[in-house]
Amino acid sequence: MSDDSRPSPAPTRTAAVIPAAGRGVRLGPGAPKALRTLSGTPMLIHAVRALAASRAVSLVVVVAPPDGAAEVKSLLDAHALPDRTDFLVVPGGESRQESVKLGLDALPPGHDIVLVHDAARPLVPVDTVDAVIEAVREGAPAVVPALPLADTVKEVEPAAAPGDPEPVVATPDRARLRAVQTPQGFDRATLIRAHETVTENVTDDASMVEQLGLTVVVVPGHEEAFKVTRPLDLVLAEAVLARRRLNDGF
Ligand SMILES: Nc1ccn([C@@H]2O[C@H](COP(=O)(O)OP(=O)(O)OP(=O)(O)O)[C@@H](O)[C@H]2O)c(=O)n1
Ligand SMILES: C[C@](O)(CO)[C@H](O)COP(=O)(O)O
Repeated sequence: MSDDSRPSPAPTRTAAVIPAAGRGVRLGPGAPKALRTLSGTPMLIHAVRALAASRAVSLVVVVAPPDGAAEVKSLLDAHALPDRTDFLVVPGGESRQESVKLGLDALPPGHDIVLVHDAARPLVPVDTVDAVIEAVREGAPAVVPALPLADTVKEVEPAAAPGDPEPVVATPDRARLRAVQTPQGFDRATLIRAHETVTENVTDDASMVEQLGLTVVVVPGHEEAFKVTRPLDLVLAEAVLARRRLNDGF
């Protein structure tokens, strides 16, 4: 059989799960974090657009605040989003991990690659999204974008009571440390197995895959993929959007 007569492999289809069900306690009082606005547009819509900007992403599953699924559906309907992308909204859970699991449970068959992306990282550039997808396509079961650290990090003995001093235990070699972002990308079956297997609460999905004994691959992250966590992050996000408007000439 000549090469030309071989059936071409089925194209890999990518879905994104966007956990957006957090309250945003560290941001202070107000609406759930994902529904707060940046330059007049809800943070969640920025995040959805950032993922849907990748031509590889054909489905986005938004995990809404538990009592906010109807509001999130209305927001998606009210904002311009690419026609090539399908959208689903499901209510989230008590923890990020539970919310991601609820998003995974809602995924229809037919998507071999799954991205998990925080709504709280609304400004991730599409090149970062595509780099994660590409690394999964090349065979990595799990991929995380990450950056080197700007600060020296100390390991401490946590204070026994509030206000107690925290003695330093160690200074890890910074050259071996990375600050991990999202979207994190996975072979779908691996991510589902990780969520079925790991029961302890963890802060990212890749660490669940590490617990399966599989290798997680790092690709370069991006400064603009920072997480909006505290009030000053809102100032930075507005500044990034203003710079983009300037660069786009409007
Ligand atoms: N029960 C939860 C908690 C968090 N998240 C989502 O997980 C992402 C990362 O979480 P984080 O930034 O910690 O958000 P919050 O939990 O909202 O923040 P905080 O801890 O300050 O309350 C966010 O997009 C958030 O909406 C979620 O879907 N479900
Ligand atoms: C997934 C994550 O954004 C990677 O940096 C991070 O772990 C989320 O942590 P948080 O405690 O929910 O902010």
